[in-house]
Amino acid sequence: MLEIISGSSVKKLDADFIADRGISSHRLMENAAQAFCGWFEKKYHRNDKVGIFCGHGNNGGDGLAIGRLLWRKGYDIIVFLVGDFDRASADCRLNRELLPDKLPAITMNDEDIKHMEFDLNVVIDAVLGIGVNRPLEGNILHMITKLNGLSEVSKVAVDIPTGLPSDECLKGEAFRADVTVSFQFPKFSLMFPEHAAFVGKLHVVNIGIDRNFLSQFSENKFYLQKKDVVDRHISFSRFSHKGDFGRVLLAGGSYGSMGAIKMSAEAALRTGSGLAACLVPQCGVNIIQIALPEAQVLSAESENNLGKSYPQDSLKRFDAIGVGPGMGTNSDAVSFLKDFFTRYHGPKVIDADAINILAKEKELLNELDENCVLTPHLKEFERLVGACTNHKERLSKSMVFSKKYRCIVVLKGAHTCISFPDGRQFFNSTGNKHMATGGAGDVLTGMITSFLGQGYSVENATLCGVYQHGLAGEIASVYKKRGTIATDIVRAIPKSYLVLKID
Ligand SMILES: NC(=O)C1=CN([C@@H]2O[C@H](COP(=O)(O)OP(=O)(O)OC[C@H]3O[C@@H](n4cnc5c(N)ncnc54)[C@H](OP(=O)(O)O)[C@@H]3O)[C@@H](O)[C@H]2O)[C@@H](O)CC1
Ligand SMILES: Nc1ncnc2c1ncn2[C@@H]1O[C@H](COP(=O)(O)OP(=O)(O)O)[C@@H](O)[C@H]1O
Ligand SMILES: [K+]
Repeated sequence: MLEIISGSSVKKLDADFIADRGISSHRLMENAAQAFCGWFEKKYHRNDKVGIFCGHGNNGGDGLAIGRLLWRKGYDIIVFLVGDFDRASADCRLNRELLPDKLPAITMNDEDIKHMEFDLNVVIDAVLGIGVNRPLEGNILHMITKLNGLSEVSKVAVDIPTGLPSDECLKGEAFRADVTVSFQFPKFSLMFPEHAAFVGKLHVVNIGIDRNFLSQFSENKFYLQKKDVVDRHISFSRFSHKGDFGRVLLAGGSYGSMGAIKMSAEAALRTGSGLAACLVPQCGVNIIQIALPEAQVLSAESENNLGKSYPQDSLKRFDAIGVGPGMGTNSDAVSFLKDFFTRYHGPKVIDADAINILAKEKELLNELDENCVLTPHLKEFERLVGACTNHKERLSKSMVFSKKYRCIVVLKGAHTCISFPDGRQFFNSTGNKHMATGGAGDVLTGMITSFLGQGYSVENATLCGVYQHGLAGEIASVYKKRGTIATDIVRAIPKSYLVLKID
């Protein structure tokens, strides 16, 4: 598992790694530059005009080494020196000396920054990395503002965009990258939605610091990747029957919001549930039967919302239950949820309006336990715990919430964060902006519920569900882009199994 380590620990990590392996800090920087170039060569053509903007710290040192390596490979490179090179770090100085004489390197003073016109296709930002310790000002600020204003230029940040603190929210300006290529592990602040416009796409390259070494610096934060989920899947035998794949119930829906529960149930079936049933108010019975013939339908007695009277005894038939999508929050829905919690103690996913009800009826929080997975989006989460000033606060409150109520909290969004009661937090690496579409969350509820029903542990069901939901979203949006809708994500679930090579 890939650890996310705070910027403040990285200096010690580097020093310890160098000492432990008996390599020089220059070698580690060379590894980083080579890893960056390996990625860069796959993306950019040698005809592109590439400007590399280098500061005087080790991030600048990376930039200088990248310039040398790309130049040797035939790229059209200009290096721009931005910063106080009299105070350059040792490795930055060494890499400056190693620049070939023929590679143009221009020292940028304030006048140059104001007046120079750049004729570039690609800008590589290696001005500042994780050593930033105050908001940008002076000529670095002017340089970054100017680079941000360039249009039709591809912008790539080395390790982290200049100006972004690695563990905190940004104050002031920062480089606005189209892609950030981060070394070894993503920096914590790259996970914050406030920083989306600065980070762009995120790519992590390996610079040779092995996992075992990183784990000594563990802060219980992990970046969830394919290799972390594949082994968590249960494999079923040739003789498996539908009972082995679990029976799940999706409870919710209300007049005008029946599609939510239909999408959850369909997602559960596509994820592999042997049987999926929907518990809906009367108005939903025909809708679900027609829209999803594979699902069974149970009806509450009430017409438009789930209420107190429903086939209570049937709950025990199910291996897992997802509750909340499209459910509404009126008094009937509240009494349903109260009754549901007293009757069903098996694994469950609590989503959408079920979360909104928990936010209003705080005594229900005491019903949560280690069998519960809560899947709030940012607004639902804040309804639950109160307004937060930034994402860092949300992340810390979701950890506190998970510990206090012993449940798993899935804080949804880009880089969905999964908090476990033991203090671990996983940040998802799959998914994209095209998943920001009505119903995408209902699909996730169906997927996690399905894995719970198939007998996965609550931890594995959640990690596999979140990762694979994002993967299905990526697959669904390859050609559909902005036109992607939630049912496209459902339809992409089978293909996500192919990508994971799980049958
Ligand atoms: N394992 C890894 O991850 C590896 C990491 N590596 C690389 O090292 C990078 C970190 O390097 P780093 O520590 O030298 O910091 P970096 O950001 O280059 O410069 C800091 C300098 O800037 C200054 N300064 C600070 N704020 C400022 C401001 N607002 N405006 C102006 N100046 C400001 C500050 O000095 P000050 O002015 O405070 O005295 C300091 O001198 C990392 O991101 C990665 O790219 C790889 O090479 C190898 C493996
Ligand atoms: N920009 C994004 N990048 C990655 N995943 C996203 C992004 N936007 C939304 N998602 C995912 O899509 C889902 C949206 O869920 P939610 O907000 O509950 O939608 P709804 O309430 O319409 O069902 C979440 O799983 C979230 O992680
Ligand atoms: K940078």
